[in-house]
Amino acid sequence: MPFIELDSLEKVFTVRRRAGLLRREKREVRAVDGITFGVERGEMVGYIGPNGAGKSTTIKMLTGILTPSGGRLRVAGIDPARERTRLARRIGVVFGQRTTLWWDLPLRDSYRLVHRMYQVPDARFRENLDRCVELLELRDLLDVPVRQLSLGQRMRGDIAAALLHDPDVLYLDEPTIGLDVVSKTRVRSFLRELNAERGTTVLLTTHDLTDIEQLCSRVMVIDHGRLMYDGDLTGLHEAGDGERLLVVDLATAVPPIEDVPGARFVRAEGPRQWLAFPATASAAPLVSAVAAAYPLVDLSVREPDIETVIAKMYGGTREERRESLT
Ligand SMILES: Nc1ncnc2c1ncn2[C@@H]1O[C@H](COP(=O)(O)OP(=O)(O)OP(=O)(O)O)[C@@H](O)[C@H]1O
Repeated sequence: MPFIELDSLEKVFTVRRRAGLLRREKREVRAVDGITFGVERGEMVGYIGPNGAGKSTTIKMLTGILTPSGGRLRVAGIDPARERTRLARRIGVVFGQRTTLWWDLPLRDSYRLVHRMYQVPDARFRENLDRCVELLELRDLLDVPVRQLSLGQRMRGDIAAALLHDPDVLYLDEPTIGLDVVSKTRVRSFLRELNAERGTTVLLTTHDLTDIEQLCSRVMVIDHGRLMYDGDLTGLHEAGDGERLLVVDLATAVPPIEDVPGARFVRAEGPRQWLAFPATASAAPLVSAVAAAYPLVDLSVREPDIETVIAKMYGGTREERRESLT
């Protein structure tokens, strides 16, 4: 049996809205509309989709915060809505937009509270804390009140707090949102290590395809509360027929680079040029070809955004698709 198991899971919200001066009408929003999947222990899975697709609602049901309207759900053999407290010992949750830390307390005190709340054995707690402090580089931050931390520092602090009780499953909701490149890299490499060493099962929602590329061998796409894709990132790019961008910085401005096979010139701004290439292809041959013929100083590869990939996958823009569905 999979470690996380959803079978025809549904969540319907009833919303009231004004329909004229005095009249209000009820409307049903099917936020999660019959989702079925299983996640094995130790998998790292991306759970992506456009705004309002139903990702947060799914995560809230997985944590027991929301009760499903239909279908079946088990996490580590536990029914989340029925045994929320028992489940809490098995899971860790990080919401990128919101902190679970105590705003006015130094990180160290927040961690002490987690220690007591979850009754983690002392030796285990110290070991986990030391490890998080080292890998997430928190040593100099432990005595700083949370409200004084930068977003990236706070996020690292939040991730540590979610892991001090040794959860088997970690839900991450936009863990790299708003972080700079250095903080993103630090958070990603920590998650990779956590998964490799502890076998922690990770379910990650994100708008950043690079998170998925670097962390997840499997990605699920949800839209309008339904599962639209379940597979690897390459397959997603194939289905979306997407392109990635190679951004090259040259020593001087040169005419548009149009002679590199497999690349399409997009635009230039002084010594910087943007070249598009199929998302399923490797960037390495392009980089070598550019470096051989041009004075290459620096480069980066940009993933298409998730909205674009999904829109291409099902044809038309999101608005067009929405219209065709309603
Ligand atoms: N408490 C609620 N009451 C009514 N409708 C809700 C509630 N929570 C979510 N919804 C609706 O359910 C749908 C799915 O919302 P959800 O927050 O799960 O999407 P999401 O994929 O997490 O989006 P985002 O990327 O914007 O966070 C949306 O149409 C939203 O307006």
